[in-house]
Amino acid sequence: MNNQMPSTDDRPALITVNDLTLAFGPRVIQHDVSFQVKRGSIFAVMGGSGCGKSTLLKSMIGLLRPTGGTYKVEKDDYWAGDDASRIRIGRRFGVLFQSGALWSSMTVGENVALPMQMFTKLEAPVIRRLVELKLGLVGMLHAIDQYPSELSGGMRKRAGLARAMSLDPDILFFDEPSAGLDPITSARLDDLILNLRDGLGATIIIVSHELSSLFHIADDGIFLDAEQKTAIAHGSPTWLRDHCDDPMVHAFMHREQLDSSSSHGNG
Ligand SMILES: Nc1ncnc2c1ncn2[C@@H]1O[C@H](COP(=O)(O)OP(=O)(O)OP(=O)(O)O)[C@@H](O)[C@H]1O
Repeated sequence: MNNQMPSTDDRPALITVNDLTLAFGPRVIQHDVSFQVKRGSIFAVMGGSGCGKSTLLKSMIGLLRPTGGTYKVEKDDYWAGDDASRIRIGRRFGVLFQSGALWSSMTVGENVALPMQMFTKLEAPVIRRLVELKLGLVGMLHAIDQYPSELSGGMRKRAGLARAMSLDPDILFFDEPSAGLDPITSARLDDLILNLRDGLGATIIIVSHELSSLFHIADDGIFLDAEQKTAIAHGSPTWLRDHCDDPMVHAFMHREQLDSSSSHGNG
């Protein structure tokens, strides 16, 4: 079966996941999941609802210990080390949760400054300058003194992105970044994500249901299946759409075309 995109990139992997098994108590969500993420790429975690995409992301940012397998960032085995080594590796991570997850009692600027105040010894004026830079990067400098409640959903996401980048991470994790956004705002967020890859050389792991966005931005990816509880295909979203002949993957990746053609038919 054709379910693995041929590799054209022989650089060493930045992230290597081998035979990872994820479970909540006795309930296995995914088992024996293996994949590699190349430096400077956008890697999509795909699959139907409830298959375990967010669970995989959780284990990659340190919130859920796998019950088997290994997860390496370069040569560092993330779960084999102690808390101190996980904190050290985790300093390379930036995470954007669905809601943006900003502190509501702090302004946008204070939200972005917080990780720098907690984890660096930088002086206040330097932090202020860095906050301005991060907010400038996501087009949110004008909102530096606003509170999250005063922002639109898209602005909140961008502010969350600036905060995720507060400590200059080289690996970014995005869980459903475009959930709840209108198509235009969502397309702008896609451009911003591409800028992070191309301008800053960031490596990005993204969970998303938005196929049009994934086709546009992702270089590689993995397709998790809820029934078989493992990865059933590897490749970029466009490759999976155009070449993968697994019926489950095929149906999923062509969903959008089916949806739009049936709505045209009805309308
Ligand atoms: N804390 C938890 N305790 C027990 N089961 C959980 C927990 N979190 C998630 N699950 C279960 O794990 C499975 C995978 O959930 P997960 O949120 O990872 O799926 P997903 O692919 O991200 O889904 P969606 O696309 O709908 O967001 C689900 O069956 C869910 O009910």
